Amino acid sequence: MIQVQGLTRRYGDTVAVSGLSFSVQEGEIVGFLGPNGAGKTTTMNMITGCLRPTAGTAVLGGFDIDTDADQARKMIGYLPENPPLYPDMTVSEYLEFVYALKKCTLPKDEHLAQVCGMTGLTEVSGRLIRNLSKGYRQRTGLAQALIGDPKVLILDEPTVGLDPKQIIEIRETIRSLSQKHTVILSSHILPEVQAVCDRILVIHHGKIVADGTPAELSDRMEGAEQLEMTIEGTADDILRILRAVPSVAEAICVHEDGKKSVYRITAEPDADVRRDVFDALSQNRMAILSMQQVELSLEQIFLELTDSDETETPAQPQPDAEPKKKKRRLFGRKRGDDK
Ligand SMILES: Nc1ncnc2c1ncn2[C@@H]1O[C@H](COP(=O)(O)OP(=O)(O)OP(=O)(O)O)[C@@H](O)[C@H]1O
Repeated sequence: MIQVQGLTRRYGDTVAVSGLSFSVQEGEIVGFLGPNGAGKTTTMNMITGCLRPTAGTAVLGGFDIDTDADQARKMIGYLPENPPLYPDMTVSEYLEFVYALKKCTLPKDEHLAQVCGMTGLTEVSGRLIRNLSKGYRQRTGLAQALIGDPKVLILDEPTVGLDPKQIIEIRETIRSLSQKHTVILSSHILPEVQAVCDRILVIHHGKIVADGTPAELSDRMEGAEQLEMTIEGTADDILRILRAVPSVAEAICVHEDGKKSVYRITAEPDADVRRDVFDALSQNRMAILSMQQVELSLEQIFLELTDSDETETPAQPQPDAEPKKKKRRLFGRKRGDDK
């Protein structure tokens, strides 16, 4: 349904979006996840034809947004981050206005009633937009995007500024829309895309740094097993022993408590570190009081994927720096940050 190829946008020297390529299948709900300034809005503006790319193409339902703009635009309903609402109009006046603006040919009364029903606006359709709550204004923005029954919905931060109840309601509405529409939504909130989307594109510094279902993104990290262990003994001794184990990529003390402290141990990819750690500690007569595997949450994966400190500007090796055993860094901490 959507094919994006090499999409790039520069603002002077700033590269907001850099060579983005992806496709979206019909009926998919895809989430753009990225921190503020990642390039989500710029990408959406280019896909919807509101902004011309510096390079690259976006094709919707076979129509290029640049060369077949009219046809491509008919495929799209766009909810910008700040929807263009007219506060002095009632909801139904505004929707009629958008209906006319879009030159919609669907049976008017029936179509607008259907859109109001889908977005939960029926009861407030006679109210002035200025008197609506933020949640209902957002629904009105969503309703204007739905007018004309577009195949593709592009929603920029659809839940921003809503209270928790309104967020749940809007999410449910978006999920129900996927039965008839292909949806791209942007968010900087991980649980949001997790709750709503079939697939997540993680965007950082204008590039896609990960693409997959929530489960696939978790699987990407399976090689990096983590253990949390409580071990008897002094932290300095324990850390020395742990860090000498070849299958240990990283060991830090997360909670020091006299004679027994808690350590977090990251294994080298695909290594089962448990036996090696057990052997090393027992050889040194250090008692393991507890050992459990730490499941990586998608939140941690997101932080790691978008933590560019090491990936984008690798530091020059320092002559007397401790050699790094592991490229990837979890929990945003380097060895030495803790004990
Ligand atoms: N009109 C503009 N002129 C100059 N730079 C811009 C312009 N619009 C966006 N940028 C820059 O491009 C980059 C991407 O911005 P964009 O708004 O697309 O990010 P975003 O992921 O949508 O962030 P947010 O969630 O904060 O809206 C940022 O560095 C931003 O400062």
